[in-house]
Amino acid sequence: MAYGDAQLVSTRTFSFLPFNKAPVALGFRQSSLLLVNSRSKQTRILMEMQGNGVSAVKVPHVLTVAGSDSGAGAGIQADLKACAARGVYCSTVITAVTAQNTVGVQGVNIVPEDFVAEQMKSVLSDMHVDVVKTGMLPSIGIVKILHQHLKEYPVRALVIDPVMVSTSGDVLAGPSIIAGFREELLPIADIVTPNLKEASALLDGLRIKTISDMRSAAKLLHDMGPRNVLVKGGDLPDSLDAVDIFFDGEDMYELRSSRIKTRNTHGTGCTLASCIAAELAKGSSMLEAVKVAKCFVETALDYSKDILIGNGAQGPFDQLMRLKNNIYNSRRQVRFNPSDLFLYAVTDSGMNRKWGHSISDAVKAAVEGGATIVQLREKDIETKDFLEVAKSCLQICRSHGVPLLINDRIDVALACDADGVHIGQSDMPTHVARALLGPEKIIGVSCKTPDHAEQAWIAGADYIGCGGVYPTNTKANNLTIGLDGLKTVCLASKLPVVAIGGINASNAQSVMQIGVPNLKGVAVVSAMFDRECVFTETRKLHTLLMEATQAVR
Ligand SMILES: Cc1ncc(COP(=O)(O)OP(=O)(O)O)c(N)n1
Ligand SMILES: Cc1nc(C(=O)O)sc1CCOP(=O)(O)O
Ligand SMILES: [Mg+2]
Repeated sequence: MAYGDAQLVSTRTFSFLPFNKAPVALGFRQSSLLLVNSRSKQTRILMEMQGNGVSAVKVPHVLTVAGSDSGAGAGIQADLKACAARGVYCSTVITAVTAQNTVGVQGVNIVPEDFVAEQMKSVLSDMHVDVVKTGMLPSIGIVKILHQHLKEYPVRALVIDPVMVSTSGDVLAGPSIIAGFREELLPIADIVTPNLKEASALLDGLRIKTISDMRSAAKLLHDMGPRNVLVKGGDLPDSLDAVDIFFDGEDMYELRSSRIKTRNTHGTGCTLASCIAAELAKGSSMLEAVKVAKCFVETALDYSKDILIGNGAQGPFDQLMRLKNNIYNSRRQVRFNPSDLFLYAVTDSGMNRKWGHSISDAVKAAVEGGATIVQLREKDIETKDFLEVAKSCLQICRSHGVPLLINDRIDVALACDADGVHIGQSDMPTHVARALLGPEKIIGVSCKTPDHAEQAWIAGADYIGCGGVYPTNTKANNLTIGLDGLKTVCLASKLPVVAIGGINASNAQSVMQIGVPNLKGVAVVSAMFDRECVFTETRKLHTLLMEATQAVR
């Protein structure tokens, strides 16, 4: 049953059940019924809305009870970002405010216990929380307050990240907290996610140095009451992979992901636990939630491996996976400029192979020779390789202020944050591409008739490519429309036009001289890339086009 379905909401209350047996286990393990305990008011509101024909959408909700990290790499800030990235609402109870950066923790200010209690009551008495996730719990008093509130307001799952020491080695919760974890929280937890140091601290200093030690630790921790245990092996010496041990009381799983080489690992523990909580809130099983969370952290670390924030040893990473593409500090195409169509380079991997050019070297030569826009038209490349090539070409193009478009592959354009796409009549429909890419990306559409041009304009294209002006060997079975066909389409088009097909140094000037104002340039493949020196050929074409346009003026 889906979470968005308000009919799932039940008015049953479970407050009469002993806490450690009740809705946490029932709701999460045996039933997908949404438990609202004493908050029947919210249920009534949902039902009233439905009765009035208004659809009420229940949003998966995680409450994080943790400390604030001023550097925003870990703590509450990491939890908020992780939940946002996983599409889950996240409310917050702040237990401590830390002055913290990539160097370490400079100060900790613990929030008074009664005010922690007030925050908890505010959230839990009003909102339907699916999962509570804990991070920094700086005092035994706060642990007790949490326990009391969970008794009063049961939730479907409790995720305990037993934060004790920061990544920089600073103590965030004293040894007295260990008793709190053992006595109050582990017995009611659905999962506890210690790293090696935390597992060792919870187990009276047990030595954990190998995967076999991690397995033993997982069993011993399970004996303390949590339904599931995830011992994280990120700090395991001599391990090529990041190996975690997951134990559900019956089966033991060795979960592996590749170890990403990066300084930006601050906040991985908080993010992992929040992501587990978010997946549980959406209705996943525990093992599924753990696997998704592990994969999410690995991907986010990979995206963030080169970002530079702060001067300390351990930087934050990017849960929203946006910084890697340099979208904040690169000069990017804000709106399409038709004059960019002037000399349009379209790549062809066969030609680059023939001349021993890598795609990115060929693109660099074209851009340095004067190409004003580049389209990667790679028909015989694996998707994974296409993405890598696109990323490196994007860097080259961005550094020259030249837009980079991707031929046919909307997914690749989105994945590398290219400036746009070029699509044909049998590719993704233009209006769908526009919906997927949003208003700012450039969309070019191949058109051979006035009707195509009209449709492209209606569907939200930015320019049209019109051809084949001359016969071409580059595209099989391509219809040649000639200069007359080009002129007819240009006159009908409300969009700027770039001509394509068989255009080279000997005919480029004739194309530009047909005398229609919305013909903005020529697109070439072989005349640029089926040549030994891409730079020289591009420069030659650029000079010819400049001459032709000056002559027209
Ligand atoms: C600028 C430009 N114009 C036309 C095309 C051809 O696109 P399409 O018809 O989709 O054919 P393929 O290039 O995908 O084979 C183009 N790529 N660029
Ligand atoms: C990719 C493409 N599209 C065309 C169209 O008519 O839409 S012609 C073409 C190939 C253009 O290659 P060259 O510059 O080597 O002739
Ligand atoms: Mg196409």
